[in-house]
Amino acid sequence: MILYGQTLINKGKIQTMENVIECRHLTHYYGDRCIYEDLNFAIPKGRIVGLLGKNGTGKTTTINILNGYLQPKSGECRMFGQNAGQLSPSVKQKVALLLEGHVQYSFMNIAQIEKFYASFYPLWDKAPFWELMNKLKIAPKQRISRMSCGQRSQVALGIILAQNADLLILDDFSMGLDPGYRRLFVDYLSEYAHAEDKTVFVTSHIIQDMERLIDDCMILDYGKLLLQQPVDRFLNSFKRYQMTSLLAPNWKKMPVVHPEKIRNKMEFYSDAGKQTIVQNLKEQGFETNDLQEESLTLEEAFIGLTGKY
Ligand SMILES: Nc1ncnc2c1ncn2[C@@H]1O[C@H](COP(=O)(O)OP(=O)(O)OP(=O)(O)O)[C@@H](O)[C@H]1O
Repeated sequence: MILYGQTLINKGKIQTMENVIECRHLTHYYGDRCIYEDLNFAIPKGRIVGLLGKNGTGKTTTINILNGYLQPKSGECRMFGQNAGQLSPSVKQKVALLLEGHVQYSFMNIAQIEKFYASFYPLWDKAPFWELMNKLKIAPKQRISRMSCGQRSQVALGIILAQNADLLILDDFSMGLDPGYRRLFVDYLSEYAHAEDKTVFVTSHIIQDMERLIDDCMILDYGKLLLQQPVDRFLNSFKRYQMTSLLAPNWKKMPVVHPEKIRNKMEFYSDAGKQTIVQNLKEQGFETNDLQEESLTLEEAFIGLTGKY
């Protein structure tokens, strides 16, 4: 089910994609504990890609490997064609990183922090920072140390955008933000990234935000990557099925996941299509005329694919 982002059909035209990130045969262990083995994925230029996974599946680990903070046990990660652990200063400038982000130097106010960070980034563009800050309705002279947790996160996101990097890596960007600001930021980031041809690699457990923001989803399970696909393709094929006839086929012979009896119904998930499922049941000697197919939100599809617990 994994799809590498080499080609994309956009308004009828096939585009060849240039990959900003490429990870091949990535394997990581902490001590003798395997986090994943042989992970392969690519992030094409100009796409907003969301990494989804339950707690502890290795999302932050992957981001730490990409940023050279962690050395994988084996395999290779390349960013802009260079080994992630040994990026040249010119490639480092192309990457903006938010790590469970809060702003340091919280004794400064917003205006001071903007000037301070500007001095480190040659491509600094203060416009997105101030556009976001103006929505906060906080005086430019207010100290960061006197802001709430969510307000500090907003400042951190403004600093990330102002770096004007080609690749933005945002680990858990929704930290402490209220629903209104999350919506504002998601819409702003989506608009900004597509207009400026930025590539975004993002994690968050708030999948409603991800559904609104991302073009492609990567779903990480314990030990392996389950899929990488455009979200619309995933949601067009991966469906929930229910039937009131409590049939007991050999589920292992069927292209379904997580079959479960819920009260007087059978429920399962599949990307095979209704006809194929009916055919599969028939081949096992079961007829059903009450099979219902249901379209899913990204959150429902994520839970359907990875299981509830
Ligand atoms: N430095 C470390 N040493 C040992 N184990 C670690 C270390 N860092 C993370 N782990 C373990 O590796 C696993 C993956 O952690 P990681 O932080 O990458 O997960 P995650 O997918 O980002 O989780 P979450 O969604 O909860 O933030 C977890 O079980 C965690 O306990």
